[in-house]
Amino acid sequence: MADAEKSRRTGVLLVNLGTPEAPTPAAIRRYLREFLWDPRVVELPRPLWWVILHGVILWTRPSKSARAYRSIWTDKGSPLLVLSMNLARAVQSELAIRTGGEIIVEIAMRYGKPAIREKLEALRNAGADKLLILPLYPQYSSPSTGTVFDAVASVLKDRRYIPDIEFVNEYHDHPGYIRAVAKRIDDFWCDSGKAEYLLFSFHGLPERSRALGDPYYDQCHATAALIASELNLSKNTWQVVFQSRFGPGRWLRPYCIDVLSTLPQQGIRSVDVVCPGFAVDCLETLEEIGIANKEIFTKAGGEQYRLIPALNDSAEHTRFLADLITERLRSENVD
Ligand SMILES: C=CC1=C(C)c2cc3[nH]c(cc4nc(cc5[nH]c(cc1n2)c(C)c5CCC(=O)O)C(CCC(=O)O)=C4C)c(C)c3C=C
Ligand SMILES: [Fe+2]
Ligand SMILES: [Fe+2]
Repeated sequence: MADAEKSRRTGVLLVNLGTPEAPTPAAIRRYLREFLWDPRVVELPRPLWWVILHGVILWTRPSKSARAYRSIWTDKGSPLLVLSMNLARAVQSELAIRTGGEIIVEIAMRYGKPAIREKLEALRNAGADKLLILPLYPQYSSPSTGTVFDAVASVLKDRRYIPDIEFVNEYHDHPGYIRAVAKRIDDFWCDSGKAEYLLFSFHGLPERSRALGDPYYDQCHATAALIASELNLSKNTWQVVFQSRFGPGRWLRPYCIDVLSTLPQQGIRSVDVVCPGFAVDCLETLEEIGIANKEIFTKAGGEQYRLIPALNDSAEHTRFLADLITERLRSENVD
C-alpha cells in the first residue's frame, strides 16, 4: 500500500478489563496480581497494600474465584474475552461496510492478553496515524476507564511520534446506547414475559471514590433512569443496586444482595436483573448475578429470577458502537 493511502487510516482500539487465561488458581493469581496492583483499583498506600495483596489476597482469592470461573468457562475460553473479540469483529465488519478500509478495529485487554501495547503496535503497523480509544465502559470510573488512559499513555511515552488521539471517556446517556439496552430488555420481555420488578445492577466502587469526585454513581443512576423512561416503567417497579463489593470498606449502596434478600418480604416474588454497566457478559454478570445472587433471592422466598443478557455482539450493540465511533471521528474533523 502506498504511504499516502496508509496514512489516511484510523485505528480504533476497543478495551475491556481482561480475564484470566484459564479458570485455574495459578492463572487467576497472575491476573489478580496485575489487576489489583493498579493504584487506580486499590488506592491504599503501596507498602501496606503489597503486604495485604501478597500476604493474604493472592493466597486466598484465586481458589475461591477458580470455582466461580469454572462455572461460566466456555470451550473457547473466558466469556469476557470471547464476547469482546466477537464484538470487535462485528464492529470492524460494520465499519468496513460504512467506510471501506478506512477504519481498523482492534480489541485489547487492560490486564493480560491481548495487551494494549501489542494492539497499538498492530494499529501502527497497519498505517493508522490517528487513534480512537474506546474503553467498553458506558459509565466513567477511575479504576475502569481512567486506567485505560494510563496504559495507553505508558505505551505512547516510548514513542517519538504521538498520533492524533481521541479518548471516549463514557457514553452513559448516549441515546443510541439507551435505546439498545431498552430494546434488549423489551425483546427479553416479549419472548419470556415480564417480572414484577427490574433491578439495574452495576459493578460497585468504594464509597470514597464518589466522595473524591468520581462521576460513576451519578452516571449509573442516569443510565438506569433513561432506560426506565424509554421503557415507560413506573417508579415503584425498578431500582438501581451495586454488586461485586471487594474488601471490608463501604462501597456504593444499596448492595444488590441486600435488596434481593428483602424483596420477597415486600411481596415481590419475581425479579429480572439487567447490568447496563457491562458491555459483554463476564464473571460478574454470569456467575455473581446469574448464579450466586439467584440463590440469595430464592432462599429469601423469591420464586422467579432471571438475568437479562448484556448487549454482547448483538446487531444493536454493533450498530451503536459503529455510530459512536463515526460520530466521534466526524466531530473531531469538524473542530
Ligand atoms: C464498570 C466496570 C468495573 C469497575 C468500575 C470495577 C471496579 C473494581 N473491581 C474490583 C475488583 C474485582 N473485579 C473483578 C472482576 C471484574 N470487574 C469488572 C469490571 C469493573 N470493575 C469485570 C468486567 C470483571 C469480570 C472479569 C472477568 O474475568 O469476567 C475481580 C476478579 C474476579 C474475582 O476474583 O471476583 C475483582 C477482584 C475493584 C477492587 C474495583 C474498584 C475499586
Ligand atoms: Fe471489578
Ligand atoms: Fe465478583
